[in-house]
Amino acid sequence: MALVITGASVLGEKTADLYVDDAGRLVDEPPAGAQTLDADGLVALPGLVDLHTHLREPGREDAETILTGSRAAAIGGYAAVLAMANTSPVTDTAEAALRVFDLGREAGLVDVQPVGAVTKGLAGAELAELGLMARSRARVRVFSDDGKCVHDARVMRRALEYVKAFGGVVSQHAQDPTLAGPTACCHEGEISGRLGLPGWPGIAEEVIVARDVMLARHTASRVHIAHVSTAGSVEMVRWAKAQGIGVTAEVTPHHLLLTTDLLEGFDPTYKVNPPLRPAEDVEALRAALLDGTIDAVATDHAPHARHDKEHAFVDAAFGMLGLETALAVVRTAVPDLGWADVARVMSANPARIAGLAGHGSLDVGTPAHVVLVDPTASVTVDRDASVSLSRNNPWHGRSLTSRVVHTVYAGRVTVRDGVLVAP
Ligand SMILES: NC(=O)N[C@@H](CC(=O)O)C(=O)O
Ligand SMILES: [Zn+2]
Ligand SMILES: [Zn+2]
Repeated sequence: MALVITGASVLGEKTADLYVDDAGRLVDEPPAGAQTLDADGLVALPGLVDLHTHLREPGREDAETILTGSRAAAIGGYAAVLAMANTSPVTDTAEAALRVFDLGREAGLVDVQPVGAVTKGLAGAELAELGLMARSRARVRVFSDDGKCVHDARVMRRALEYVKAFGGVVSQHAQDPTLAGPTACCHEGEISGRLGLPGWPGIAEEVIVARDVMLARHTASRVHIAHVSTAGSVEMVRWAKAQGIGVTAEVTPHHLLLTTDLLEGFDPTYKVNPPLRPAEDVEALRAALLDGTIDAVATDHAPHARHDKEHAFVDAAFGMLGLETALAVVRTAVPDLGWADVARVMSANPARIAGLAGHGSLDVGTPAHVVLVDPTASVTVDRDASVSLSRNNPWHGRSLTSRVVHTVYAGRVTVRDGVLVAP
């Protein structure tokens, strides 16, 4: 059904109606027999693209499924999500990638683009079927062992060489396991010392970022740094970009707003990988997002069942929800980021990094993926209002600026007035 979106300010600038034809594409003439979507006073942005989502299917459907995660994405204003490979079984074959891709199609709320594992079983030793995943119908372009670091430099080098053949990219979870081992559970510093929690120092991230930008230079390939969390990593990425090295980086909403002192209460909701850092790091991440050193905001939406999260801090699972709140958190954390910049870091850049065609712009002729945002709303987050299956929501009770009102995916309204339209 054709659609006219009326009255929105496009990228926060001039007000214009947006026209969508029967085929779900943006067109420049009002289509006949169109439905109307009232967007008076709202800001229109291209549908958001998340480079880093954990959907937990297959294997942990008690925490999230491709359908429930797609719902959370639509509510958050997303039109595409990249589904991380650390499922059970791992997405390390073309067959596994196709299963995720097809379940995403069935859910029909966002494009679910599988991320392929770099190594078989995320074990860090043998490369997975990168080429077969890339050439499959799922067209995998992003490869990651996320949750684990590709620690072996030789394996990382080979992966970077391999993905060049099809314009792929390796997304690295930068955590040197010899500097931040399996028990490391919060930022190493004054607070971890006082609370007696094993620390995860910033240097464990920075040495991998430094190594990998050099490997990207050596191989003339592309590396993407997942969830950058320290000022030192930012410095390294800035330097590498100035050298013309093929590096891109993402930051999560939570690393833009939350700091390590939240751990004083030992609440495992705030346990995440990489850990929440001190205010100086948060400041550096905001500045890097504003100046373009950091290319993208990615949620690292990491749903966990209660029985995995509700433990003593050291034993609880790492990760927090993010899809439904990402845009509002970014607006709240970095109010200087204009709407065109939000579109760049949450849609255009992630689409480009992931090689996702048809996403990232509001150009005529592209599929109509549009999010309509109330720029002035102030919303108090209620974790029980979430459509995710999990409740590990670090924003519960917080007030955030701006609200996703409607989401349009391929010309179809998936969220209207903040409420999911079936399925
Ligand atoms: N971010 C997290 O704390 N957890 C992620 C893994 C990851 O992104 O490293 C997860 O899969 O739960
Ligand atoms: Zn990770
Ligand atoms: Zn992750």
